[in-house]
Amino acid sequence: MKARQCKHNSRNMKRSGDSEGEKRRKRRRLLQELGDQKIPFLGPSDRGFQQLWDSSYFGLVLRKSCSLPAELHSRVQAALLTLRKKGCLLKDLVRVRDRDVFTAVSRALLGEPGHTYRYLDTRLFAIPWHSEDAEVKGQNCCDPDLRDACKALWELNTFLCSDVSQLKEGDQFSQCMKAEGEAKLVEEGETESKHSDDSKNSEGGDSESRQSEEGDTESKHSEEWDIESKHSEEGCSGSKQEAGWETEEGESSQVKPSEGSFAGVSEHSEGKCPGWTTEAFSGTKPEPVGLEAQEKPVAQLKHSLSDYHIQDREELAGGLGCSQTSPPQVCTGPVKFNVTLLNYMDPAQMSHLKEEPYYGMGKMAVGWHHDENLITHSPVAVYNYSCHDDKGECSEGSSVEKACWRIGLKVAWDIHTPGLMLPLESGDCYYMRDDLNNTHQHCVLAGETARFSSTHRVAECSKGTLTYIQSRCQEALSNLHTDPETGSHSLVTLQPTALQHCEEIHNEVEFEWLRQYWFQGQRYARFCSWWTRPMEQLEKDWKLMETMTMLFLATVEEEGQAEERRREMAETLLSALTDRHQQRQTWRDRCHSSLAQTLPPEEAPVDRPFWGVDDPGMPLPFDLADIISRVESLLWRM
Ligand SMILES: O=C(O)CCC(=O)C(=O)O
Ligand SMILES: [Fe+2]
Repeated sequence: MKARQCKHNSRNMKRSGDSEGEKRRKRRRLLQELGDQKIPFLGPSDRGFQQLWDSSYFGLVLRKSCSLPAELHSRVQAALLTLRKKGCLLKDLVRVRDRDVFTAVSRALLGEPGHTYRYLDTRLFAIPWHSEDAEVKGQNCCDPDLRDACKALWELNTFLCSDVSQLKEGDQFSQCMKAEGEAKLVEEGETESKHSDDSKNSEGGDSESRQSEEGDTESKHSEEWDIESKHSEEGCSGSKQEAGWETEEGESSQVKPSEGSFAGVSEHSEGKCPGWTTEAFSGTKPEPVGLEAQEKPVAQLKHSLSDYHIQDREELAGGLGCSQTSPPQVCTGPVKFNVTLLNYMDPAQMSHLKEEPYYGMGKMAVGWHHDENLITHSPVAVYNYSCHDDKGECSEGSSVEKACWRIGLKVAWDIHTPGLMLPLESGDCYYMRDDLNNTHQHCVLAGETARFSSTHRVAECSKGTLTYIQSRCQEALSNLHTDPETGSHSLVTLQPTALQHCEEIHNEVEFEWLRQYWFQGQRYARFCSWWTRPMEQLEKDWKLMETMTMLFLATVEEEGQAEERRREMAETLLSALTDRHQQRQTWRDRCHSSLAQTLPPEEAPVDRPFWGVDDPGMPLPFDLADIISRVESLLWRM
């Protein structure tokens, strides 16, 4: 068996979601309501900004850079520069509605050893962060510079976990710590005093009840706005649905790295979406509160129909092929971020960035989206590092505002509440707490300098850790008996449900792990060898599962079994093989797409496992078309 680099053109295999007609109707309705206006949005210099934040964006918290220890800043920033220098940050070749696109930002995933994070049909494998624990155990998977960099991000993670866990209800702005760690308010006046609440130790109880009261409103409200398809098929914890409406699909991404043209990409939320909204500002401008009360003209409207991509919701109760029955994981108690997705972009290197189409917020580095694949109600913490070029910090006032990086937020399914635009200075952090990620979408608006962000998340990992997939493999392989004398194989039970279970695991390890991993080329092994051995072992297990399928096929083709049972087995086998055949084709297409060809050899997708027709080491052919026809005709004859 050998790995093979791809050559063919792509073909669309993925099933489509809601009917196109339905999408069109929804889109028309949205556009009618919107008319030809841009929706207003408020930044810090606009009157009503604070009131809007309080009432419609209260899960958002800004932590000013001064509230993190200076030493942590310098370690984290050096770490990010190291990762860039080493070339660890790469654009992902993700898949959106049957299209391959490069993300506009370059990314890397760091996190708990063996964790993965899945977004846009792409599973990222975490470079383990090197906690003190791991150091004691003497992990030796990457070079010392990389190890130090990973450790710095782990330290940041530790800081953010405890910081986000101890926020109190209503906290929106940071508290600056003096060197001794004593707290001092940075933002004074109304904001803080209004929210000050002496019970420092809120665990979110109040906030939760407040959210769920309002939640009903949004879930009803959102019925008519249900748009968008899901991209992630990961996870089985409860229902998954998209909440929000988007422009041409969320995240800005490049079709060709060289040309910098964009296609849309969106991330999709995971977990329940009770949602909430406030009609406080429906159709009216908020009243001035606090800060400066400058009126800002509502941006002029200029959007075309094609800017809108209305999406349809899909609920995945139980997930795909999910055998787990555990209830949805909900984030309660102290927060433990298990991964951070690093983002990097230098706008000077980008020939084209898409304009934010609904509000006129400016150029987007990451389009409107919900973060997907997170534990329900878990917060997201983002560290912002914009590399300075002596232009100074962001200050209020519109021309400078465009020079700095900003976050845009909007209420999902809502064209009445103004958007919120939050400028970030280097070292600032922001948190999206409680249900904000589900009820709202966010985007990243590019400033002028190169910028990193480290986005700390509680990834929903029930099907996303190495330990998980290893134990699944063991489950499947427990149905394979090896004769200790001859080494020959046989199946322990021929129960159709047991066989089906094995075939599902076979597909899972092949498509969710092996092909996902190799599709990203040498990306992992180049910097860190942590995943190398485990992937080899998973491939060995998978190969034994090929033997199991071969034995299954032989049993089905054997004469002299009870007809009914044989039919049942044949049907089970046929469905597993058809799925496998299609998915292999999809992965071949992804590997061989014209975009994939633009990548340098060390990043180029590898179509692995792949083997030739007469590979003696492999029990079954790569191409399953013949076997599928054999089983089909067997069924016809029954
Ligand atoms: O860079 C940021 O501030 C956020 C990026 C983001 O939204 C994401 O990675 O999901
Ligand atoms: Fe995000």
